Amino acid sequence: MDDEFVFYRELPKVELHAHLNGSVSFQTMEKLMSRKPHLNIEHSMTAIGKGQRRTLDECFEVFKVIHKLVDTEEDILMVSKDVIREFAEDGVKYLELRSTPREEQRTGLTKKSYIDTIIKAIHQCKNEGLDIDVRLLVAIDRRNGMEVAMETVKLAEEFMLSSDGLVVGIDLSGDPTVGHGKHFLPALERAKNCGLKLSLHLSEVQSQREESELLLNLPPDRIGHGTFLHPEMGGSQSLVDKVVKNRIPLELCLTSNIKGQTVPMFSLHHFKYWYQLGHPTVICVSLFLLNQQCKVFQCSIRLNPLSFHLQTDDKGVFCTDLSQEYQLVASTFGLSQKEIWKLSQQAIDCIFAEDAVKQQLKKRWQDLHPQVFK
Ligand SMILES: CNc1ncnc2c1ncn2[C@@H]1O[C@H](COP(=O)(O)O)[C@@H](O)[C@H]1O
Ligand SMILES: [Zn+2]
Repeated sequence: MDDEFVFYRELPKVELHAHLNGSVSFQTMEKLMSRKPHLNIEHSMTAIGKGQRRTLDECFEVFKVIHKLVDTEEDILMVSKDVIREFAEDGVKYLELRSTPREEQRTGLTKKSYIDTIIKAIHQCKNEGLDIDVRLLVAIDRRNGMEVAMETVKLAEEFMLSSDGLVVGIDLSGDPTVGHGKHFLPALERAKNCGLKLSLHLSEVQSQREESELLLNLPPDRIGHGTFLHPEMGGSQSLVDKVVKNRIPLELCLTSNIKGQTVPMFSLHHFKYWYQLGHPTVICVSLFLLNQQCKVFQCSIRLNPLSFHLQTDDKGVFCTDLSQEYQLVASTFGLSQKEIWKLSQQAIDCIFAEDAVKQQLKKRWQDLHPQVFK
């Protein structure tokens, strides 16, 4: 194994944007497919391989296929435990999973038992001694409308009170071209008022400017993607100002955006824009094109100490892991290992768990530093 590979694996990491059913690995898919051979589902229907891309619409079709494979408590337990184990093996020390509770009449699955089962998996992993702290965000799928959104928030509220700090927040996700965010405001406001944290997919596609303007007034505690917030991408300065004023962290998922074709190439990823808002530091940027050619050019980049963090989104569907995402950013934007360390450490301040957990994680990072930079 080369030193680079070892560095990124050993780098302690925080993962805050991981959709459970988008994070199912090839190996776990294999087990699910053998449980349900009659569905005739193949790997090409559940994952987007190296060098491949899909429209965002096609990505959402992929999730429908995966949902067919994961429709019993037994499936959810296995998937959750495998995903947690895989993140732990990848060096993730703190993980916030997110998932949309579903009910399946055929298998007797209810939304409550769906969440209960994920919580059971988190406990079992803890009892196995896995070195990872896992929390859960309950997701609202935009496609299901405002009434379901309100139900979801009420359910999350119950779990927040009964799960001993495991359920920490709400995610708003699903096909961004469906529905308008204004319909979800009452549910999101309720969530916020009862103490649930909010992570909202915002401006993932163009034409959501008005919606983002509205939802940023909540304000959310974190933003997923935010690809089209800034003026160069058809957003606006007023959107950027709101994000900066409220110091709202962005969760950035590079591979997801490239494979889902909302960003044409890594070098044009909005990572760069948000980086440019910080301290003045000129560094060298290398640009990876999708056909794996590599070009190098100079670019003025200023470090931003607070606003964004690298995440996987759907590590199974997009065939990536968090170590790869860090490595990708380092190679695309020319960041040193020290800067990468800082990036992973800064993510601790954006977690939704209580302050005591942040302090523990900061101590872990301190303790692990000599081992990673040996
Ligand atoms: C690619 N960008 C994305 N944008 C918006 N929502 C996404 C997403 N990727 C995943 N999801 C949301 O997560 C669900 C799958 O996991 P769960 O069944 O909830 O665990 C998808 O159905 C979608 O609602
Ligand atoms: Zn997402």
